[in-house]
Amino acid sequence: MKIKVAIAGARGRMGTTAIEAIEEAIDAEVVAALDYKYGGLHLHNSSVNDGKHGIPIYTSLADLVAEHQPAVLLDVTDPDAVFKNVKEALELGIHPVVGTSGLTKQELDEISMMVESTGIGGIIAPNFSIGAVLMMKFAAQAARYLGDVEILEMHHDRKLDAPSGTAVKTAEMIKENRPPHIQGHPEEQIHLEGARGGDVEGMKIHSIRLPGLLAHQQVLLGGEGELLTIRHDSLSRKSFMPGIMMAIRKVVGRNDLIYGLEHIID
Ligand SMILES: NC(=O)C1=CN([C@@H]2O[C@H](COP(=O)(O)OP(=O)(O)OC[C@H]3O[C@@H](n4cnc5c(N)ncnc54)[C@H](OP(=O)(O)O)[C@@H]3O)[C@@H](O)[C@H]2O)C=CC1
Ligand SMILES: O=C(O)C1=N[C@H](C(=O)O)C[C@H](O)C1
Repeated sequence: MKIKVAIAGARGRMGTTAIEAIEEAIDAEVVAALDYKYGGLHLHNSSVNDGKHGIPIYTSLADLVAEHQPAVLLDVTDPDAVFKNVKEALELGIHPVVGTSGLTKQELDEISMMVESTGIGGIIAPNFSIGAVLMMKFAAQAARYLGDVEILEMHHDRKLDAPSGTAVKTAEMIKENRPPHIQGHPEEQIHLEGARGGDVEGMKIHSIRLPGLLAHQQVLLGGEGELLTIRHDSLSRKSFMPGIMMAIRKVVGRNDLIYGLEHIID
């Protein structure tokens, strides 16, 4: 039996690529799209039609679930939409797989509590690319030895949130391996607001947004007389698809919350 997947954000860049990847898989299928508009219409080749071609669109997850019984809701929407979708999915007994970035710490905590109380497992992956997950793991490992770190994340200029979910997760992983401390000159003077980027326990995060970029990150780790740079580039949204398929396949057997693909990579 194929795993039935509903997608929120199906009209978007990630949603479009994910539909192709899921439809190519022999063990999964897209049964419906959750949207905030176009209810009752259909989505085919990333355009909406009223002729019943493609995937049916729903504006209510309860109605979608009643008609199609998906096992998984893949959310690739935006920071304002994701939390409500995940909460509703858990209430309805659907496993959420979340790629959307921008969830706050408080929202993550609430989702974690809901997973515990419902026993419906979920996966939140700040980055689905295997290479990006390795970059984060290697950076966290290296920070044990080179504890002064700056993260430079670079994305396309259609991205809504900053810093990226990947940069936030990288900083969280690095935090586990180094004590908080001031970096740079202790009497540093900032003459232009934001010049030193965001601060996580002394670690700096810098966000670049430009047309021409897709998703890239460099972690720079400095030591006396040396610099280690760990860099990852996603050059196509296809880079996220193996991770999405892995999450869809693994989430159906889980009753806990996984935050980060590094916990399920074999
Ligand atoms: N974890 C990972 O590996 C990756 C995560 N991402 C994240 O995925 C998210 C989507 O990225 P991307 O595809 O580039 O963005 P897009 O803007 O291309 O797609 C988002 C889509 O979601 C739609 N949408 C907004 N609100 C809702 C809602 N309430 N219900 C259903 N659909 C909604 C938008 O509609 P409309 O156009 O009408 O606003 C849009 O079509 C971002 O948060 C991004 O950071 C991206 C790449 C990889
Ligand atoms: O918006 C994007 O494109 C991406 N968002 C995710 C993030 O915020 O880290 C993952 C990847 O970097 C692409």
